[in-house]
Amino acid sequence: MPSLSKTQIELLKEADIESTHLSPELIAQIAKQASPKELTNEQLLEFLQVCNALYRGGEPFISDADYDFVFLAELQKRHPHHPYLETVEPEVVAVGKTVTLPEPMLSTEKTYSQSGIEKWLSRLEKAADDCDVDFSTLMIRATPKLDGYAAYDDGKLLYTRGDGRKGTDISRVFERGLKVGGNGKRGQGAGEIVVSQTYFNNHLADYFENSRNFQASIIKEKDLEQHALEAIQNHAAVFFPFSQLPDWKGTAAEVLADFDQVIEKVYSLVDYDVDGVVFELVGNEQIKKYLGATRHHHRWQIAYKSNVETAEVIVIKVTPQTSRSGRVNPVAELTPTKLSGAVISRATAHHYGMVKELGIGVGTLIELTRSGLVIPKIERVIIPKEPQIPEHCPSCGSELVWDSDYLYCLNTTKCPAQIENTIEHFFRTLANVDGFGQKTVEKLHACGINSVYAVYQLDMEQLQDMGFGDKTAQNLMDQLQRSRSESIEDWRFLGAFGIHRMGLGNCERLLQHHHLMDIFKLTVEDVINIEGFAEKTSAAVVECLAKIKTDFMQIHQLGFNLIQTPLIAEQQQNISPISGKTIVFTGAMIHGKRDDMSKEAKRLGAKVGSSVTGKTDFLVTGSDVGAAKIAAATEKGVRVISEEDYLALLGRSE
Ligand SMILES: NC(=O)c1ccc[n+]([C@@H]2O[C@H](COP(=O)([O-])OP(=O)(O)OC[C@H]3O[C@@H](n4cnc5c(N)ncnc54)[C@H](O)[C@@H]3O)[C@@H](O)[C@H]2O)c1
Ligand SMILES: [Zn+2]
Repeated sequence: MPSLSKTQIELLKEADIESTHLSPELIAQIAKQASPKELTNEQLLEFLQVCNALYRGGEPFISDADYDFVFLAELQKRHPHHPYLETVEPEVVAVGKTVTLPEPMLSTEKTYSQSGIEKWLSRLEKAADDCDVDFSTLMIRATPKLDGYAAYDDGKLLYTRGDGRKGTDISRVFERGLKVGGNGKRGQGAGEIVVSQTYFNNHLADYFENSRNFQASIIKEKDLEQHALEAIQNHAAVFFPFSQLPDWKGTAAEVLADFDQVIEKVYSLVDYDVDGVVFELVGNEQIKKYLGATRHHHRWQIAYKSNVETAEVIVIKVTPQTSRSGRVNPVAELTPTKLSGAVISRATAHHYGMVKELGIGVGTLIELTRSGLVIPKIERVIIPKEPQIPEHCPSCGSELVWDSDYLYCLNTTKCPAQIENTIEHFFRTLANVDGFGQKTVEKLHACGINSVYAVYQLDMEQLQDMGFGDKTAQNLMDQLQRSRSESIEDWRFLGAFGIHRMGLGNCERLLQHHHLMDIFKLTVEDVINIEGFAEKTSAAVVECLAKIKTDFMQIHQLGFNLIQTPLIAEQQQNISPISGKTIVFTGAMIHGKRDDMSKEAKRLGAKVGSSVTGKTDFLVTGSDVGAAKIAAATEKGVRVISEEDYLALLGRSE
């Protein structure tokens, strides 16, 4: 792997990635080893940002597979809800005016399997049911997923996707003669700047490394390269609005009936680079609105990417692993095999029922697939062998028992694996601290620490006695402190306890209906009444809440800085007085950290600015604010209020 080229270093400067702590040498080294495990969270994030900037600039430094399957996957593993995963990866910063997009341009949800599409369709079906619409009549549109440069045309300006909310005005490309694909009309919203494959191969391949490289060059401010200009004049490069794309349409049943053919057909509809198929619900605005969007994608749309790789691999052995719930999962150790950009040496089988039924053991030949951000999967067994089934828990030695397809260790209070995984899960879900990874937790447990609460009781001296170095011990103490002082959503806190059937989504849903401190009083009926909780889940939730109540209260009393989820019922009654307003905080606040106040204001629907402009509604002043600052704000017509006034406005005065 060569080190960064001169253009790549230029690109990083252009993309304003000057804050990076990674030197070009280090970047090259990380890319070469493709092993993110050693990176700190900060380095991992910076490396992703660097790769993204280079990719958007047309000079990718690592393959998409390495980006998706190695580095992004690592971030997802460490912090499943990291903001980087929940927003649109920013495009290369084009020179031009930054402008707010007429409507947010989101990325797409991605799946690499037919079953991913099936799951998406059943979510649509549920939404249709909820809206009293006959699902079988709904139409699904499939279009080629263009691998170009995303942009938005509102008829007057052309914007880059930017960070999905603010883009850059690149209308100059129309002044240079770029045409619109399809019906040729301006103002048709989102689309991509693309170039004909045939034309690229015949006329441009000698001058540009790839089409992405070429597309990025079109939007650059500097004078267009002669060949790029010709491509535009020959209408080989165009801006293609997605609404204008040739498509395939059918019902959900039709999508699934002939899935492979639909994919193949849609891929061949255009002569542009295509890296998947986008499926979307069309013709029913009510359901689309009902489904809505995350910060990252619309729920009524999904992209199917088919760069799945498969390999035939021999199983060396099947290793049992006890999870925090006591379920014992089979992990197949494999002869190391390169797949989708990474060397794979293990894969999980679904459960021991599958191991038994399919015959997975020493020497079994399996077909392995690796796709998207997901971990490698055993697709099928080609040559079965004697299955390897454990009788005792690998961690504590207790006898295992079957419950339908699963094997369980029932030694919940003493099994080291269950205890360690529970502690690890807690800190991983809080997602605001580092340091409590597997190794540390193992060591703590070996020294007698057997609960999250016990971790919080630790002091410096104990840690040092356990053999942690001064620096590590201090860091662990700091991290524990930080986990309590940094603000965190109450649903995330609840999720950290790992209640059966209570993923983060369900935790949030539950707390939208009941305050955190009230949930232990809920009956099964109360939970069933919440949309999205079926009978079985509700019963399990109530049962598990009762089980964790004592632990929960004990830990909660340590004093975490929880952000309360607003109750839907209350929200409907009173719209927040600052909703839609722009607020700037200045000076030192008495009642909380400024950062926490900003978070709260945003949650109540306000925009938080960093400096006063003509659009600011309120300047909230803490102590030590200069008179000149206040006068300047007043002059702009901004209402200047004290911290006390502000809290009173929110109805929270003391
Ligand atoms: N190699 C690298 O270093 C590197 C770095 C960063 C990102 N990447 C790649 O980029 C991906 C993320 O980029 P992304 O967020 O732009 O996602 P994406 O490009 O995979 O897909 C989302 C976009 O597809 C576009 N699109 C194209 N055809 C469409 C159609 N027919 N209908 C609707 N939308 C359509 C839209 O603009 C949408 O925003 C990563 O998963 C990775 O594969 C690679
Ligand atoms: Zn056990």
